[in-house]
Amino acid sequence: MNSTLNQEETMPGNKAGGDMFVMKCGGSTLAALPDSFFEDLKGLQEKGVQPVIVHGGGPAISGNLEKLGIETEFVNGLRKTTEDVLDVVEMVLAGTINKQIVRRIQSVGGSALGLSGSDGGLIEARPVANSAEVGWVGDVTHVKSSILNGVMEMGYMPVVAPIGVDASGQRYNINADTAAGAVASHLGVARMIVVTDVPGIMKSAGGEKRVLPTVTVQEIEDMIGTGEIYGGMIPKVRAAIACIHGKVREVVIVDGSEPNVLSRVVAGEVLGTRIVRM
Ligand SMILES: Nc1ncnc2c1ncn2[C@@H]1O[C@H](COP(=O)(O)OP(=O)(O)O)[C@@H](O)[C@H]1O
Ligand SMILES: CC(=O)N[C@@H](CCC(=O)OP(=O)(O)O)C(=O)O
Repeated sequence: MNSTLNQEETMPGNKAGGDMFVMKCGGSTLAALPDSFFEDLKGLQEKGVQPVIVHGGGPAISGNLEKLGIETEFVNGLRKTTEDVLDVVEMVLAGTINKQIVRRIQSVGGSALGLSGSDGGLIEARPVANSAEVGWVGDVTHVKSSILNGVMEMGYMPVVAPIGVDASGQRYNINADTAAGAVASHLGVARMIVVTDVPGIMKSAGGEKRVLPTVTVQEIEDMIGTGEIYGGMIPKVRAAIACIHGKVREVVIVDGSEPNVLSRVVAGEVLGTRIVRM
């Protein structure tokens, strides 16, 4: 039994659920996001709809590794993480990217506070099952939601870099979709919004690629099997499947370049692809 989780879930300050959502923002789209995206985030924060941001930064990590002459390789969507790679992952995610996002929110008048998952032991992790193959890659074992609630109570939007830590102080590289799903589950939000560079999960039909408005877990498994869902979409749908239990009702995958995409999803507009429980 995890006594920390139980304590946090019953804490009076824990706003679990309702007016909060987790937004995962991928490295594929971060640099291209317009100021209006951050204005939209700020508008939601002002209305009391609290966004909790978990970000990626895969392309920036790869770019920095290349500059440093460190080889990088992915195994089933996870970066093989040696000690040298881990140094760069932490530097880029918890440093460059995290601070860029915080500055962009602040530049439109919003209030944001950046955190790495290792700060305060926010994201507790353990080695993934195939760590012999992928190195220092982690799975999330716990998220200290009280830290995020505390940050929001102080009036800041939390911006979280997906680095995990274990009891011995070992750092782990965590896929950002996986980290976001775990944050959504532990906070008990109803919705996670995954912002990426495609308008949703696409499927070919009659020679045309269409966005699927809704998919079930079974349809996702079928599409992974046929290869219609591949690459970076796999960790997204896997994270979605893992978190749509308990309080999380839906995961919505949307394109970050769509105007006011977050407030439109929050308002209930049908946009992108919704992954729902069946
Ligand atoms: N069925 C699918 N529908 C849409 N995109 C897909 C699908 N299968 C795989 N993808 C790929 O997933 C990519 C998004 O994942 P990724 O590049 O890792 O983004 P992010 O950086 O936002 O995490 C898309 O650009 C697309 O190439
Ligand atoms: C273990 C693992 O693969 N970690 C990712 C973390 C960043 C990430 O997930 O970024 P995106 O959301 O932009 O893909 C990596 O090293 O690239």
